[in-house]
Amino acid sequence: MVLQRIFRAVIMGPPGSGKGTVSSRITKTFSLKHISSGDILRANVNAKTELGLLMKCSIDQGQLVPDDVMSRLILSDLRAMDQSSWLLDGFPRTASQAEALDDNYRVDTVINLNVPFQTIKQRLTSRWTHFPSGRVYNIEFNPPKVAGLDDVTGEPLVQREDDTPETVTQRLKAYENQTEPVLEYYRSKGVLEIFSGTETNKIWPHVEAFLHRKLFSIKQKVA
Ligand SMILES: Nc1nc2c(ncn2[C@@H]2O[C@H](COP(=O)(O)OP(=O)(O)O)[C@@H](O)[C@H]2O)c(=O)[nH]1
Ligand SMILES: Nc1ncnc2c1ncn2[C@@H]1O[C@H](COP(=O)(O)OP(=O)(O)O)[C@@H](O)[C@H]1O
Repeated sequence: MVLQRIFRAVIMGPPGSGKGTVSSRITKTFSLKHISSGDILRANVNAKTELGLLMKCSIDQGQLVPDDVMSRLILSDLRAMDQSSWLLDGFPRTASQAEALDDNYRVDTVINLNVPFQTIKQRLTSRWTHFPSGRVYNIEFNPPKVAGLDDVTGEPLVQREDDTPETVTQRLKAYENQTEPVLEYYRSKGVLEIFSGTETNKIWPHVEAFLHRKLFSIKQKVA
């Protein structure tokens, strides 16, 4: 679907709730740019940039990186795409980040994937990632065509160092303490849409239908 005006969305949910998987379906169906805070951080860690080296320890321990670092990083990327519609994945993750975003952009909608923690723990230990693109696979759910290789580039897949059971527990704690309050922030602004379930394939049709309705109503208002 081609958009008539700039549309800005955020996708939220605990680690492993399917944000990356749903985001790639959204960007395939709608013309939105996908910005993933985790992919940006991992690219910095891999390239051993100063920022990457400083942040690696927090990421490996399942802790959030400092708000000011994260907000500056994402806002500077967003500034470079002022004329584009976008989908933010993994940011904001704290109330302070949500306020920093709000000071600069009006968010049209926030999609929250509400998936039980028990479901997530099993998924993350079998997640395989293609780092350069952020594409994710899962041994049971969406295995690559050739084991261990990315479908598009044929490059090797790796397991994230923070997808160990101990670090996943830490990340879920950080989510409960720091990110859940952001949902309330967006609920009070009237932009929060919650999608609950345990399977992405069942959640996705609802997200897709919601976005079609939302974008149609925006188009009507513009016309
Ligand atoms: N078993 C199963 N795995 C899924 C499902 N949806 C996504 N996954 C996998 O779960 C892992 C986490 O999904 P991802 O999109 O990376 O979640 P994110 O951390 O919220 O971005 C990945 O390995 C996905 O391939 C699902 O419905 N069932
Ligand atoms: N907005 C953010 N604020 C602080 N830290 C972040 C943010 N986004 C990502 N990170 C860091 O990167 C790690 C991986 O994030 P991400 O790839 O979004 O994974 P997931 O959603 O699976 O937890 C987080 O555990 C955290 O250390």
